[in-house]
Amino acid sequence: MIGIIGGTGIYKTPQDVKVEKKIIKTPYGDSPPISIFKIHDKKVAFIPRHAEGHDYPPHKINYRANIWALKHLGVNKIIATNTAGSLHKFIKPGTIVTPDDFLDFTKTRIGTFYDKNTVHVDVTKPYCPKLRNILLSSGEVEDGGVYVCTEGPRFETAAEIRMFKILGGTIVGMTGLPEAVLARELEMCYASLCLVSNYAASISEDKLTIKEVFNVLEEKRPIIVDIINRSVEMIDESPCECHEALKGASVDEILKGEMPK
Ligand SMILES: CSC[C@H]1O[C@H](OP(=O)(O)O)[C@H](O)[C@@H]1O
Ligand code: HPA
Repeated sequence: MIGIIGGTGIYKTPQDVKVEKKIIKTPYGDSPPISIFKIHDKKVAFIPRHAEGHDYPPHKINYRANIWALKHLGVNKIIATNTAGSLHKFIKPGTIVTPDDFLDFTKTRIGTFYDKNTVHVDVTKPYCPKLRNILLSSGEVEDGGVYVCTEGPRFETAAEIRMFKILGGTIVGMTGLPEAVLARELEMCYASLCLVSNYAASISEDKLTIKEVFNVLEEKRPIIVDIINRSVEMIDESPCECHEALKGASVDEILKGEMPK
């Protein structure tokens, strides 16, 4: 099954499909309602990360429940949508990017499923290269970039943006982490379709408002939906390195010969 995590402005399933809604009980609390439907004869599970009314701010999203629920439903490949601010004048609002790396500046979020055993997953390439290639094949998506994740919910200061640029950041958002890492910890492919919705603080000459984010999203939604639709058509069930992410990651594997539960 294919998972889609909808970010800002991507709250609803296509109108012409039959949808079954499920709430999954997880060890981290109930998941939000997940819509399950079929397109291109493939089963898709859709969660709007902030819920339909954008009720959950970035620091209150139950990332573990969302990812665990998708895994429980049989999802093995996830396309996530994000909006983000651009750290560079040459990356204009309206650009769609699939990042290939991240810098994690979140502070209060639980970033792992493994509290009872010690598991260190490899995230040298945190976003699935195969899934990224599928997104790129649309011809509408820029290849690569470093997604900086802040805690939010406030936007960034000018000094923070200067620092992120020095560190090699490309775009900045508040929701990409720990989502990407949790997917890797449950051996699912994960790639992000990031819409640049604004210039980041101080790169923009104006005060940042969420109105501009929603305006750009509104304008680009049809393209984003089309890229997702075409990508779902292309995704196959072939195995991927992401599906073996726990091999060589667990201390128990070395000491007791056990894979993580
Ligand atoms: C509404 S602007 C800030 C908001 O947008 C981004 O969310 P998402 O990645 O889910 O589109 C950002 O991370 C903030 O949560
Ligand atoms: O400029 C931004 N900063 C952080 N998160 C964001 N999400 C959209 N734009 C931004």
